[in-house]
Amino acid sequence: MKLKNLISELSIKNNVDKNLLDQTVLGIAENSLLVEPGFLFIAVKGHGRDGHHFIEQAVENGASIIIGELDRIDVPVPYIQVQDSRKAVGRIANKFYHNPSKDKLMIGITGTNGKTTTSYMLKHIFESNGKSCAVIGTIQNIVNGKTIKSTNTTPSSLVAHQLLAASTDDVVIMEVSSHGLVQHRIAGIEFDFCLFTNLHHEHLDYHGTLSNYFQAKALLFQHLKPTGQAIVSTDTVWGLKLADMLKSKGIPTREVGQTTENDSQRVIFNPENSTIELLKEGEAFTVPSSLAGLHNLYNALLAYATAEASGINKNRIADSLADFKGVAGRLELFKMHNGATVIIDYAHTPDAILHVLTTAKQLGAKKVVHIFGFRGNRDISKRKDMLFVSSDLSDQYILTLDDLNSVSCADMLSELTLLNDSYGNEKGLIVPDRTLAIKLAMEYSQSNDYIVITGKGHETYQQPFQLSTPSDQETVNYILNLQVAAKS
Ligand SMILES: CC(=O)N[C@H]1[C@@H](OP(=O)(O)OP(=O)(O)OC[C@H]2O[C@@H](n3ccc(=O)[nH]c3=O)[C@H](O)[C@@H]2O)O[C@H](CO)[C@@H](O)[C@@H]1O[C@H](C)C(=O)N[C@@H](C)C(=O)N[C@H](CCC(=O)O)C(=O)O
Ligand SMILES: Nc1ncnc2c1ncn2[C@@H]1O[C@H](COP(=O)(O)OP(=O)(O)OP(=O)(O)O)[C@@H](O)[C@H]1O
Repeated sequence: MKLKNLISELSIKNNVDKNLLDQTVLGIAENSLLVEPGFLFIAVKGHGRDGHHFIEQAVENGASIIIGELDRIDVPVPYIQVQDSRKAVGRIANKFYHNPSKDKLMIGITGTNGKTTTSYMLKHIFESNGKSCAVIGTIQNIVNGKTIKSTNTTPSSLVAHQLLAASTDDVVIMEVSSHGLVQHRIAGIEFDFCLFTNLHHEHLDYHGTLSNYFQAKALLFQHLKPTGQAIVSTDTVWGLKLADMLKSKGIPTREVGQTTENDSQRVIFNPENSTIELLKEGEAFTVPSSLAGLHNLYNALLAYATAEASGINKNRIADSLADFKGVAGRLELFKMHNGATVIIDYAHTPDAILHVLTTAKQLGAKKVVHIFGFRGNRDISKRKDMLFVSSDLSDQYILTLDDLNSVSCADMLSELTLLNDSYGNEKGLIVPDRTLAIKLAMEYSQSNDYIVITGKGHETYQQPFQLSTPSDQETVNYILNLQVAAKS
């Protein structure tokens, strides 16, 4: 594609030679290692590194044009200066890949908890109703039925455009994180439906305040297509605030939740039997959810409302939700031979922990043992609240290691001890090795006990533990097998 077509929407700060505008660009890259001859390289100032430091390497790899934010650079290829390279990546990618979100049914989901679960509920509903569906999100990206590893919940705008351009799916569902929004990772992408799940204490290490975090989430709704609609779960103050904000701007907004009367529809959640009752004009309609927990009824309602707004028949949506198989690492149940149950869940916020522990009780737990830890280098201000919720709702909790990231094991162990001494209770125990914590809880379990392991969900361990199993799932399966072998 000709350079002039790629940069037509950028505000350029330096003089660009007219002859350059007709130069053909063979590809675009934001990482110098991925540059090939004839590529345009965009230097982005990152959090860890500065892409401007890699310009020379990009040129060595064949970059024929450089875009960046610096006043001047000393390289033998043309240079274009812009105000914000990250924004430029999205705009250029959108041109290069011919606005790939334009002709697809695009659904973007934001919120603290529930994005992944709601995505997979929707994927299942669409696929059960004859539509092919891509998902771009935390666990993996699925495009044209093929799985591609994902490194972020929301990929960079270049990768997002590449995935969208490759997709021949009817529907694309994207989980949109607050980091992704602030870092313009969806620049150039527009959605038919933008969904909001909820907002709770999370990521304050990055956003500073809940209010900034909310403003970041709200950015998603600037990406609606002109015919698009917002669908907002309004049972939380932040959901209500968002809906009011959107409506005041004239954005078509559908509110869903128990406290909202929308379309003169009343919603009643029944977590005891995992159903949602919709009462409209004197008629009742039941939406079943195959997943336990009040939080999953919220997710199911959002998925239901979105699928309905996209034109799928309500009975067919209900049938699809009834046979949804769930999501790896989210309320994943393992039955033990002694009648106890293990739950593996991705909860890593106080609110998510509250939901999963409450669900264990609803499922009939006689005793709840909660195993969890804290991620190194992530929001430390939520740790105290996570511990409060756990010590309040569990009969016993075991603090253990989660990903250390770059924090040392010794520092994390002192943090666990300090938190436990300050905010825990006598029901708490510290077992640093995660696999041994799980083994201990499983060995001491009795019939109808629930062992709830939170934090890692579907993910593999970052550091080695004593049992050489790579994830909570495999640790639990390994111990189950050991117990069977010991019996026979
Ligand atoms: C702090 C943060 O958000 N960092 C994200 C950010 O990285 P960055 O721009 O700071 O990149 P960098 O590594 O410093 O490099 C700067 C530039 O140099 C370039 N470079 C780098 C090396 C090289 O050899 N050559 C080169 O050109 C890079 O391509 C980049 O353009 O942009 C990258 C591309 O989009 C992200 O992959 C990266 O996510 C990191 C890995 C991360 O862990 N982010 C977390 C906090 C995050 O974003 N989480 C949310 C989910 C949150 C939730 O659970 O709700 C997510 O969406 O994943
Ligand atoms: N609607 C909800 N409200 C509160 N908690 C929820 C809700 N849905 C899921 N959870 C909890 O949050 C955890 C993560 O769920 P899910 O992966 O669906 O959310 P997410 O928004 O994609 O999370 P992340 O951004 O961390 O990937 C679940 O394991 C569960 O404990």
